[in-house]
Amino acid sequence: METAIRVSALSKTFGNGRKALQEIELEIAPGEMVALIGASGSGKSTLLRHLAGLTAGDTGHVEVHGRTVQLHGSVAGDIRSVRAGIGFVFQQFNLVARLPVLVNVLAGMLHKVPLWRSLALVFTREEKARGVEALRRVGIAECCFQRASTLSGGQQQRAAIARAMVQGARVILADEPIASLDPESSRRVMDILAKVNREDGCTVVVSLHQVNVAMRYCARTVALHRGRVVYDGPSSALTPQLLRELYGADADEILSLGDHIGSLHGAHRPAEPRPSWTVPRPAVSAAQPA
Ligand SMILES: Nc1ncnc2c1ncn2[C@@H]1O[C@H](COP(=O)(O)OP(=O)(O)OP(=O)(O)O)[C@@H](O)[C@H]1O
Repeated sequence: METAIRVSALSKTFGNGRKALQEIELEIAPGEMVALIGASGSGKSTLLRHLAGLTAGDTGHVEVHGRTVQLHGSVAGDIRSVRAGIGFVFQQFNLVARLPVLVNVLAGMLHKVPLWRSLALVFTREEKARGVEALRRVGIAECCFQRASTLSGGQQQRAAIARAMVQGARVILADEPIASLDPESSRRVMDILAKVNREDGCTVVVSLHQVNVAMRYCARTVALHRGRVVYDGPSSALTPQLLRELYGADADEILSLGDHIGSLHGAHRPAEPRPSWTVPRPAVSAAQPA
């Protein structure tokens, strides 16, 4: 089976002895939209950084669309070219504040333009038109000449998604993209991620604190607890009772933000799942030692 993302035996212990990832096994099919949930410190950001090859694990193998991102603790030598197919939307906004929004978006195609043009940030008319079109799709075309620093938090996240679009990313990794946003901005950002997934067939992995957002937007959820996958299956099966079984007292953190965007009207309903899993699989007991 073709996979967009394949992870096997990935573990990471930081210098302070913290086991951030423990024996992660994961397969994500092209076109899936997968939520990564877990309490603070469960390893969501660390896993996403390993998927992009921004951090090397101690052991294990990560592949994106058949290309090695990292193997046995070493990031691939051609990681820049592998990363060209991966869009990353960070929790902390990652635009160059002093540059116009359009230039930030066009930065997504720097890997495709000649060096002199990338250094001088010179883009052709056609490239600029693609950037404006991407901004139109995320609903902020009118902001294209504004400095990125003047955008609201939600608009900055939308610009980051537009950048991934012009990059031609086949996989988008979004690390808590709605963590700092109000409910309305959160809904917009999640709607846009769902749209890119649905219309462009882009595989999306989005880490979230709120289980209700995962259930609303993602057919599949992978739940982490203390660096381990404790659940990988349909989001619809994540009842409060199951979450309490998986997380114990930590379940409150995931459930407490219950209605962050869930009550808003018009939110996208997830598309029919194209799962690379077959049955709900609570992976291991949440009672594993950290
Ligand atoms: N560079 C680092 N050095 C040492 N420990 C780290 C480092 N990065 C992460 N950790 C630890 O690894 C664990 C997982 O952190 P991570 O940021 O991945 O969790 P998270 O689920 O994304 O949390 P949050 O929801 O708060 O962002 C935490 O215990 C964290 O303190």
